[in-house]
Amino acid sequence: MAVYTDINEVDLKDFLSQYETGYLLSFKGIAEGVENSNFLLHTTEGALILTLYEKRVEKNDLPFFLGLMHHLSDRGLNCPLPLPRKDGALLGELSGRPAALISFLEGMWLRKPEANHCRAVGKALAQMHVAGEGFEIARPNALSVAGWQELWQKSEDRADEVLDGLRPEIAKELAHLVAHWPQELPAGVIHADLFPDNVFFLGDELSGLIDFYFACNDYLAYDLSICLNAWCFEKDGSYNITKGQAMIEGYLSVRPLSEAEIAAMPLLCRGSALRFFLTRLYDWLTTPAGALVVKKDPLEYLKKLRFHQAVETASDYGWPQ
Ligand SMILES: Nc1ncnc2c1ncn2[C@@H]1O[C@H](COP(=O)(O)OP(=O)(O)O)[C@@H](O)[C@H]1O
Ligand SMILES: N[C@@H](CCOP(=O)(O)O)C(=O)O
Repeated sequence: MAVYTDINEVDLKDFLSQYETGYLLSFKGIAEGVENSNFLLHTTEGALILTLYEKRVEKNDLPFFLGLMHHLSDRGLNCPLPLPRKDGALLGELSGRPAALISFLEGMWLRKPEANHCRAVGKALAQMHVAGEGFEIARPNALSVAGWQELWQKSEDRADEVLDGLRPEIAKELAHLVAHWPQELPAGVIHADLFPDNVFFLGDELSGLIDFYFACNDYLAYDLSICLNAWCFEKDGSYNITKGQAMIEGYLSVRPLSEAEIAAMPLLCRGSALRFFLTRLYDWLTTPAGALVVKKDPLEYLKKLRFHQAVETASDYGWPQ
């Protein structure tokens, strides 16, 4: 459960008095998510999400995230919208944290996605990339190569506590990625965390994307590599090429990829696997026992990383020949 900061009814009612939201009927912490504290509110005007921004979210980045949701929604992408306060601000403060009220998006995330869902996600990702064009604020990816090196420096001394031999293995991989990371690929606004829990479906129809709090400017193909990692592996660690093919086809139905992007895909997949391995490893080693959050297993991403190390061309992911 991700509720790092508690709220009480008195402070919440005071916070809500700054909005045109009707009266509070009930609220409860949401038992999902990793980064922020989220609450589901019921008001006389309907359901709302209250988000309190926590440790990994920089307050200076909030205008990017909140503005991006408006930009994407204005261009037809289904995503939640931050509600303005009576004074027009999108951001307030509650229990000492920056806080926003976000519109409620109908739908559920899928515990067992199939290939048709992967196709829909590929398509929605490409639609997001197209819709992101023209967004006037830029945010470099804090979790690209330099960010990985910083995270690794904070974890490497204790890495072998998680698995024997992890320290040299990851050091070698990081050095490889630093030396070979692509220098010039088509870039734009990426979601950067489009995992199954951030995509809602109503039945088999994709109803929207949530959680833009890692969004940033980076290579568009890197975002696709994140989705291949997050959606196309089975629980036993095997890559499901049918899902990969469907996701790639869905993406290509909206936005073509250049030869350079396709050739870079194995390396991009290695990078995105390492990125999630490193944040998970850091959280694994530093989250205090008893914290109200479900820690995610870094070794799941080590297995994925090892798979990508053996991949030679994008056809191994299901790329059309
Ligand atoms: N706009 C929304 N509409 C409906 N549910 C939401 C919305 N935003 C968040 N949630 C719920 O809160 C959970 C955690 O949200 P998320 O943004 O993924 O948190 P975190 O940033 O902490 O990872 C989601 O899995 C979902 O159940
Ligand atoms: N998707 C990341 C963790 C971030 O969690 P989210 O709830 O913000 O999607 C991972 O799986 O490591």
